[in-house]
Amino acid sequence: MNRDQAEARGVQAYYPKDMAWCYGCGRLNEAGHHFQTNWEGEETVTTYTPCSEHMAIPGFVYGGLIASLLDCHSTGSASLALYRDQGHELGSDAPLPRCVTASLKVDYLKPTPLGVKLIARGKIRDMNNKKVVVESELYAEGILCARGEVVAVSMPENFGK
Ligand SMILES: CCCCCCCCCCCCCC(=O)SCCNC(=O)CCNC(=O)[C@H](O)C(C)(C)COP(=O)(O)OP(=O)(O)OC[C@H]1O[C@@H](n2cnc3c(N)ncnc32)[C@H](O)[C@@H]1OP(=O)(O)O
Repeated sequence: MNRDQAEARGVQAYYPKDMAWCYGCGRLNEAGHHFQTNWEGEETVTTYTPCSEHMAIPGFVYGGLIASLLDCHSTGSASLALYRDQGHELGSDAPLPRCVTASLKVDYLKPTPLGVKLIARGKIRDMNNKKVVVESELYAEGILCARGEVVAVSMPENFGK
């Protein structure tokens, strides 16, 4: 895959197979959302168009779906940020940093309409070599509907043990 293809596909296309099963962003999880996150300048962006089954109230998106989008958008953003900090961009051979969610906070500012493209835009607020704080805004038709703050942490070698 070349650099242009990498930019079209997002960081999740590069997660190794054993890390590609996340319900939100794992490309190998057939039932999942397949979120894809990439740089747009100094911001990170993930887009997704919810369908009718992602409903909370007729016409509006379920908050849990919004939280999922901001969650995977943020862990993907953290991986991209650590990778760039190490001097790499998608398309290079160096292994990607693996990040999991330590903390996820969402503020729901306005009802989010169903059936339109949602755009999550993230900024890296704080970072060291094993922790990244990502602040994001979620827009629908140009309206700011939610804000998220995620602390993403490098996945420990002994994760889950
Ligand atoms: C190759 C690429 C592939 C990547 C794929 C990845 C998976 C893909 C799937 C996508 C996944 C999608 C997403 C998912 O669904 S990920 C699934 C949901 N998340 C989890 O299951 C994580 C469970 N938790 C843990 O394993 C541990 O608690 C972790 C690893 C998170 C931290 O463990 P530990 O506590 O031992 O870490 P540390 O002591 O070294 O601290 C490090 C830094 O972190 C700061 N801190 C810690 N906790 C919190 C907190 N709650 N709030 C704020 N900050 C916190 C801490 O102060 C320190 O900061 P600093 O002192 O450095 O400033």
